[in-house]
Amino acid sequence: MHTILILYSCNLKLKCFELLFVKNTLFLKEKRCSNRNCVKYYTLEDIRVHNMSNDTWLIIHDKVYDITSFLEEHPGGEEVLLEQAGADASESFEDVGHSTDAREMLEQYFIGDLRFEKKKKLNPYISSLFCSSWSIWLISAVAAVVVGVGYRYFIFEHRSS
Ligand code: HEM
Repeated sequence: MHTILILYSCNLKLKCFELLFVKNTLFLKEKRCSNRNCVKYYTLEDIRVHNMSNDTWLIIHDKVYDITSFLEEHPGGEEVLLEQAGADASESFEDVGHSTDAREMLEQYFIGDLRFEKKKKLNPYISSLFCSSWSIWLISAVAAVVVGVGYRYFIFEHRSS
């Protein structure tokens, strides 16, 4: 019984850390800066509109590239690139089996990282409920009482029948 409660409490704490981690690392970031270099984050919406031959962006492995100036130089032709313009081209890029040289070329067109968006908004009440330590203990205590009473009731019923 005690073990179940500990596991339950740990699970709640993990959920809490998970929520905080996701909130702080993946979502809502505009820029990531180190040594004066800032990396911009773009949403799928931002990227989608850059789908023309005079303005071509691609996503490859969660990184965003502005390949407008590369279209005419691409050994595989510009058509294949334009088909992927404004979208995630990771799969097609890998399907071709590009060389190491091709992968290194990517760097010069890098403009930022893909910004992960919240699939649905977390209810702030629920997230604050699960993320405050006193509520974790309160929920655990109530659960312990309910399970304890239920267990005693079950044993009592079992003995009397
Ligand atoms: C900005 C991203 C890209 C770069 C820097 C790039 C670079 C290159 C390079 C350097 C080559 C010559 C072969 C090699 O070294 O691997 C090549 C070939 C090719 N690429 Fe790309 N590529 C990019 C994106 C794509 C995408 C998204 C597609 C697919 C839709 C694609 C399709 C091809 C094809 C079909 C060839 C010809 C392969 C062959 O003739 O064997 N490339 N690319």
